[in-house]
Amino acid sequence: MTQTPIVKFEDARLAFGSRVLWEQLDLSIAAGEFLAVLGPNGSGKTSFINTMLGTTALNHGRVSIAGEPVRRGSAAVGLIPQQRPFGDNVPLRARDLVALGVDGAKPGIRMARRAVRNKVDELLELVGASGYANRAVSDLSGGEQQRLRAAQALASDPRVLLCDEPLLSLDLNHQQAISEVIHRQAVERGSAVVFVTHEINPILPYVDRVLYLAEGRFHLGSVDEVMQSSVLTELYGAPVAVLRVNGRIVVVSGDGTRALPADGHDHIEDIELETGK
Ligand SMILES: Nc1ncnc2c1ncn2[C@@H]1O[C@H](COP(=O)(O)OP(=O)(O)OP(=O)(O)O)[C@@H](O)[C@H]1O
Repeated sequence: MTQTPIVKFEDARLAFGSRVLWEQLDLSIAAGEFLAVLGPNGSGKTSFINTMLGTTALNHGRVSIAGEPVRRGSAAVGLIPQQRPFGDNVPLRARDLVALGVDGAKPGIRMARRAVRNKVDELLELVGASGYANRAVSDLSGGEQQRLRAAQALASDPRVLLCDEPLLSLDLNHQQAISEVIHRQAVERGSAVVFVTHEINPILPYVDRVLYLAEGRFHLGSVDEVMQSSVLTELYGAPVAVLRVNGRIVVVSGDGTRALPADGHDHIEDIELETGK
Protein backbone atom coordinates (compact mmCIF):
# COMPACT_ATOMS: atom_id res chain seq x y z
CA MET A 1 0.00 0.00 0.00
CA THR A 2 1.40 3.41 -0.93
CA GLN A 3 1.18 5.93 1.89
CA THR A 4 0.62 9.64 1.36
CA PRO A 5 3.96 11.30 1.99
CA ILE A 6 4.04 13.61 4.99
CA VAL A 7 5.96 16.26 3.06
CA LYS A 8 5.87 16.64 -0.68
CA PHE A 9 7.82 19.13 -2.79
CA GLU A 10 6.94 19.24 -6.46
CA ASP A 11 9.14 21.05 -8.97
CA ALA A 12 10.05 23.49 -6.20
CA ARG A 13 12.22 26.52 -6.75
CA LEU A 14 13.44 29.07 -4.25
CA ALA A 15 15.39 32.17 -5.20
CA PHE A 16 16.01 35.56 -3.63
CA GLY A 17 16.41 38.07 -6.44
CA SER A 18 18.70 36.54 -9.02
CA ARG A 19 20.19 34.12 -6.49
CA VAL A 20 18.72 30.64 -6.92
CA LEU A 21 18.99 28.43 -3.83
CA TRP A 22 17.51 25.36 -5.47
CA GLU A 23 15.19 24.48 -8.32
CA GLN A 24 13.48 21.45 -9.82
CA LEU A 25 13.27 19.89 -6.40
CA ASP A 26 10.94 16.89 -6.25
CA LEU A 27 11.01 15.33 -2.84
CA SER A 28 8.60 13.18 -0.84
CA ILE A 29 9.33 12.52 2.81
CA ALA A 30 7.57 9.51 4.29
CA ALA A 31 6.21 9.02 7.80
CA GLY A 32 9.06 7.96 10.06
CA GLU A 33 11.74 9.05 7.60
CA PHE A 34 14.81 10.92 8.84
CA LEU A 35 16.16 13.41 6.28
CA ALA A 36 19.42 15.25 6.95
CA VAL A 37 19.89 18.59 5.20
CA LEU A 38 23.51 19.62 4.74
CA GLY A 39 25.35 22.38 2.94
CA PRO A 40 27.62 25.37 3.47
CA ASN A 41 26.56 28.66 5.08
CA GLY A 42 23.99 30.48 3.02
CA SER A 43 23.10 27.48 0.85
CA GLY A 44 19.46 27.70 1.88
CA LYS A 45 18.97 25.12 4.63
CA THR A 46 16.97 27.38 6.96
CA SER A 47 15.04 28.72 3.97
CA PHE A 48 14.16 25.13 3.06
CA ILE A 49 12.68 24.72 6.56
CA ASN A 50 10.88 28.05 6.23
CA THR A 51 9.07 26.86 3.10
CA MET A 52 7.56 24.02 5.18
CA LEU A 53 6.62 26.45 7.95
CA GLY A 54 4.87 28.64 5.39
CA THR A 55 7.02 31.65 6.30
CA THR A 56 8.91 31.67 2.98
CA ALA A 57 7.04 31.18 -0.28
CA LEU A 58 8.40 29.12 -3.15
CA ASN A 59 8.96 30.98 -6.41
CA HIS A 60 7.71 28.00 -8.34
CA GLY A 61 6.15 24.60 -7.64
CA ARG A 62 4.33 23.34 -4.58
CA VAL A 63 4.96 22.04 -1.10
CA SER A 64 2.34 20.20 0.91
CA ILE A 65 2.20 18.69 4.39
CA ALA A 66 0.02 15.60 4.91
CA GLY A 67 -1.69 16.26 1.60
CA GLU A 68 -2.61 19.90 2.41
CA PRO A 69 -0.91 23.03 1.09
CA VAL A 70 1.53 24.39 3.65
CA ARG A 71 0.03 26.96 5.98
CA ARG A 72 1.55 29.04 8.72
CA GLY A 73 0.92 27.84 12.28
CA SER A 74 -0.13 24.32 11.26
CA ALA A 75 -0.36 21.94 14.24
CA ALA A 76 1.06 19.21 11.98
CA VAL A 77 4.45 20.92 12.00
CA GLY A 78 6.85 21.06 14.95
CA LEU A 79 10.02 23.13 14.99
CA ILE A 80 13.21 23.05 17.00
CA PRO A 81 14.48 26.47 15.89
CA GLN A 82 18.03 27.64 15.35
CA GLN A 83 19.29 28.67 18.71
CA ARG A 84 18.85 32.19 19.99
CA PRO A 85 19.26 32.75 23.71
CA PHE A 86 16.11 33.70 25.59
CA GLY A 87 16.43 37.25 26.90
CA ASP A 88 16.45 38.20 30.58
CA ASN A 89 12.91 39.42 30.19
CA VAL A 90 11.41 35.94 29.61
CA PRO A 91 9.61 35.41 32.93
CA LEU A 92 9.22 31.65 32.57
CA ARG A 93 10.49 28.60 34.32
CA ALA A 94 11.79 25.70 32.25
CA ARG A 95 8.60 23.71 32.84
CA ASP A 96 6.40 26.66 31.78
CA LEU A 97 8.15 26.79 28.43
CA VAL A 98 7.49 23.10 27.79
CA ALA A 99 3.90 23.50 29.04
CA LEU A 100 3.32 26.11 26.33
CA GLY A 101 4.04 23.38 23.78
CA VAL A 102 1.71 20.91 25.51
CA ASP A 103 -1.14 23.37 25.99
CA GLY A 104 -0.87 24.91 22.55
CA ALA A 105 -0.65 21.53 20.83
CA LYS A 106 -4.34 20.89 20.26
CA PRO A 107 -6.09 24.18 19.65
CA GLY A 108 -9.53 24.30 21.20
CA ILE A 109 -8.89 21.36 23.49
CA ARG A 110 -7.77 22.24 27.00
CA MET A 111 -6.07 19.50 28.93
CA ALA A 112 -6.63 19.08 32.65
CA ARG A 113 -3.87 20.71 34.70
CA ARG A 114 -2.70 17.42 36.13
CA ALA A 115 -2.48 15.90 32.63
CA VAL A 116 -0.42 18.89 31.44
CA ARG A 117 1.88 18.55 34.44
CA ASN A 118 2.39 14.84 33.81
CA LYS A 119 3.09 15.38 30.14
CA VAL A 120 5.55 18.20 30.92
CA ASP A 121 7.36 15.96 33.43
CA GLU A 122 7.57 13.20 30.85
CA LEU A 123 9.02 15.55 28.21
CA LEU A 124 11.51 17.11 30.64
CA GLU A 125 12.68 13.62 31.55
CA LEU A 126 12.97 12.69 27.87
CA VAL A 127 15.43 15.50 27.11
CA GLY A 128 17.28 15.26 30.42
CA ALA A 129 15.95 18.54 31.79
CA SER A 130 14.13 17.36 34.93
CA GLY A 131 16.95 18.65 37.12
CA TYR A 132 16.28 22.26 36.16
CA ALA A 133 12.51 22.12 35.64
CA ASN A 134 11.81 24.96 38.08
CA ARG A 135 14.66 27.29 37.17
CA ALA A 136 14.15 30.51 35.22
CA VAL A 137 14.74 29.97 31.51
CA SER A 138 16.90 33.09 31.26
CA ASP A 139 19.32 31.66 33.86
CA LEU A 140 19.95 28.49 31.87
CA SER A 141 22.90 27.79 29.57
CA GLY A 142 22.45 27.69 25.79
CA GLY A 143 22.55 23.90 25.77
CA GLU A 144 20.02 23.64 28.62
CA GLN A 145 17.67 26.01 26.80
CA GLN A 146 18.10 24.02 23.60
CA ARG A 147 16.93 20.83 25.33
CA LEU A 148 13.76 22.67 26.39
CA ARG A 149 13.13 23.72 22.79
CA ALA A 150 13.37 20.07 21.78
CA ALA A 151 10.87 19.10 24.51
CA GLN A 152 8.50 21.88 23.44
CA ALA A 153 8.60 20.76 19.79
CA LEU A 154 7.98 17.12 20.72
CA ALA A 155 5.01 18.09 22.92
CA SER A 156 2.67 18.41 19.96
CA ASP A 157 3.63 15.02 18.49
CA PRO A 158 3.92 16.65 15.04
CA ARG A 159 3.52 14.88 11.70
CA VAL A 160 6.74 16.56 10.63
CA LEU A 161 9.46 17.66 12.98
CA LEU A 162 11.71 20.39 11.58
CA CYS A 163 15.04 20.71 13.35
CA ASP A 164 17.29 23.67 12.53
CA GLU A 165 20.73 22.81 13.87
CA PRO A 166 19.31 21.48 17.13
CA LEU A 167 22.65 20.15 18.40
CA LEU A 168 24.46 23.49 18.43
CA SER A 169 26.01 24.23 21.83
CA LEU A 170 25.16 20.81 23.21
CA ASP A 171 27.95 18.72 24.68
CA LEU A 172 28.65 15.29 23.19
CA ASN A 173 26.41 13.40 25.64
CA HIS A 174 23.46 15.66 25.04
CA GLN A 175 24.05 15.68 21.28
CA GLN A 176 23.67 11.93 21.40
CA ALA A 177 20.70 12.03 23.76
CA ILE A 178 18.76 14.63 21.74
CA SER A 179 19.56 12.93 18.41
CA GLU A 180 18.24 9.71 19.85
CA VAL A 181 15.06 11.36 21.17
CA ILE A 182 14.39 12.85 17.72
CA HIS A 183 15.07 9.50 16.06
CA ARG A 184 12.64 7.78 18.44
CA GLN A 185 10.01 10.36 17.55
CA ALA A 186 10.40 9.24 13.92
CA VAL A 187 10.45 5.50 14.59
CA GLU A 188 7.88 5.24 17.39
CA ARG A 189 5.53 8.11 16.53
CA GLY A 190 5.97 8.18 12.75
CA SER A 191 6.99 11.83 12.51
CA ALA A 192 8.89 12.75 9.36
CA VAL A 193 12.11 14.40 10.53
CA VAL A 194 13.96 17.13 8.63
CA PHE A 195 17.24 17.74 10.38
CA VAL A 196 19.43 20.67 9.28
CA THR A 197 22.98 20.28 10.45
CA HIS A 198 26.59 21.14 9.72
CA GLU A 199 27.74 17.99 11.45
CA ILE A 200 26.35 14.71 10.17
CA ASN A 201 28.34 12.41 12.45
CA PRO A 202 26.13 12.57 15.58
CA ILE A 203 23.10 11.56 13.50
CA LEU A 204 24.82 9.17 11.11
CA PRO A 205 23.14 6.04 12.55
CA TYR A 206 19.68 7.55 12.06
CA VAL A 207 19.80 9.23 8.64
CA ASP A 208 17.71 7.63 5.89
CA ARG A 209 18.51 10.22 3.21
CA VAL A 210 20.61 13.33 2.75
CA LEU A 211 19.66 16.48 0.91
CA TYR A 212 22.92 18.31 0.22
CA LEU A 213 22.54 21.95 -0.92
CA ALA A 214 25.39 23.93 -2.46
CA GLU A 215 25.94 26.53 -5.15
CA GLY A 216 22.27 26.73 -6.12
CA ARG A 217 22.16 22.97 -6.72
CA PHE A 218 21.30 19.93 -4.63
CA HIS A 219 21.91 16.21 -4.45
CA LEU A 220 19.49 13.83 -2.79
CA GLY A 221 20.12 10.22 -1.84
CA SER A 222 21.32 7.85 0.87
CA VAL A 223 24.36 8.81 2.97
CA ASP A 224 26.54 6.51 0.88
CA GLU A 225 25.23 7.92 -2.38
CA VAL A 226 25.64 11.59 -1.46
CA MET A 227 28.70 11.63 0.77
CA GLN A 228 31.10 10.80 -2.04
CA SER A 229 34.05 12.85 -3.29
CA SER A 230 32.73 12.78 -6.86
CA VAL A 231 29.21 13.93 -5.87
CA LEU A 232 30.36 16.83 -3.68
CA THR A 233 33.05 17.85 -6.16
CA GLU A 234 30.37 18.20 -8.81
CA LEU A 235 28.02 20.00 -6.42
CA TYR A 236 30.60 22.54 -5.21
CA GLY A 237 32.18 22.84 -8.67
CA ALA A 238 35.56 22.46 -6.96
CA PRO A 239 37.59 19.51 -5.70
CA VAL A 240 36.21 18.08 -2.46
CA ALA A 241 37.34 14.92 -0.71
CA VAL A 242 35.05 12.81 1.47
CA LEU A 243 36.89 10.54 3.84
CA ARG A 244 35.75 7.96 6.36
CA VAL A 245 37.79 8.10 9.51
CA ASN A 246 37.03 5.73 12.38
CA GLY A 247 33.39 5.50 11.32
CA ARG A 248 33.10 9.27 10.93
CA ILE A 249 32.60 11.20 7.72
CA VAL A 250 35.07 13.99 7.07
CA VAL A 251 34.72 16.45 4.20
CA VAL A 252 37.73 18.51 3.18
CA SER A 253 38.39 20.88 0.31
CA GLY A 254 40.51 19.49 -2.51
CA ASP A 255 43.76 21.05 -1.33
CA GLY A 256 43.24 19.44 2.09
CA THR A 257 43.61 22.69 3.97
CA ARG A 258 40.04 23.38 4.91
CA ALA A 259 37.34 21.27 6.49
CA LEU A 260 33.98 21.92 4.89
CA PRO A 261 30.60 21.89 6.59
CA ALA A 262 29.11 18.49 7.37
CA ASP A 263 32.18 17.43 9.22
CA GLY A 264 33.84 18.29 12.52
CA HIS A 265 36.53 20.93 12.70
CA ASP A 266 39.68 19.23 13.80
CA HIS A 267 40.16 16.33 11.50
CA ILE A 268 42.92 17.33 9.16
CA GLU A 269 45.53 15.72 11.42
CA ASP A 270 43.32 12.63 11.84
CA ILE A 271 43.06 12.26 8.09
CA GLU A 272 46.78 12.52 7.64
CA LEU A 273 47.30 9.84 10.28
CA GLU A 274 44.67 7.56 8.80
CA THR A 275 45.80 7.90 5.21
CA GLY A 276 49.45 7.82 6.17
CA LYS A 277 50.20 11.08 4.34
N1 LIG B 1 13.91 36.81 3.17
C1 LIG B 1 15.07 36.82 2.51
N2 LIG B 1 15.32 37.76 1.59
C2 LIG B 1 16.49 37.79 0.89
N3 LIG B 1 17.47 36.89 1.06
C3 LIG B 1 17.28 35.93 1.97
C4 LIG B 1 16.07 35.83 2.75
N4 LIG B 1 16.17 34.77 3.57
C5 LIG B 1 17.38 34.22 3.31
N5 LIG B 1 18.04 34.91 2.37
C6 LIG B 1 19.36 34.59 1.82
O1 LIG B 1 19.31 33.28 1.31
C7 LIG B 1 20.53 32.60 1.55
C8 LIG B 1 20.24 31.31 2.28
O2 LIG B 1 19.95 31.62 3.64
P1 LIG B 1 19.68 30.48 4.70
O3 LIG B 1 19.55 31.12 6.03
O4 LIG B 1 18.56 29.64 4.23
O5 LIG B 1 21.04 29.65 4.59
P2 LIG B 1 21.58 28.45 5.52
O6 LIG B 1 22.03 27.38 4.58
O7 LIG B 1 20.58 28.09 6.54
O8 LIG B 1 22.84 29.16 6.18
P3 LIG B 1 23.60 28.90 7.58
O9 LIG B 1 24.30 27.59 7.45
O10 LIG B 1 24.56 30.04 7.63
O11 LIG B 1 22.57 28.94 8.68
C9 LIG B 1 21.42 33.57 2.31
O12 LIG B 1 22.30 34.18 1.41
C10 LIG B 1 20.44 34.56 2.90
O13 LIG B 1 21.02 35.81 3.05
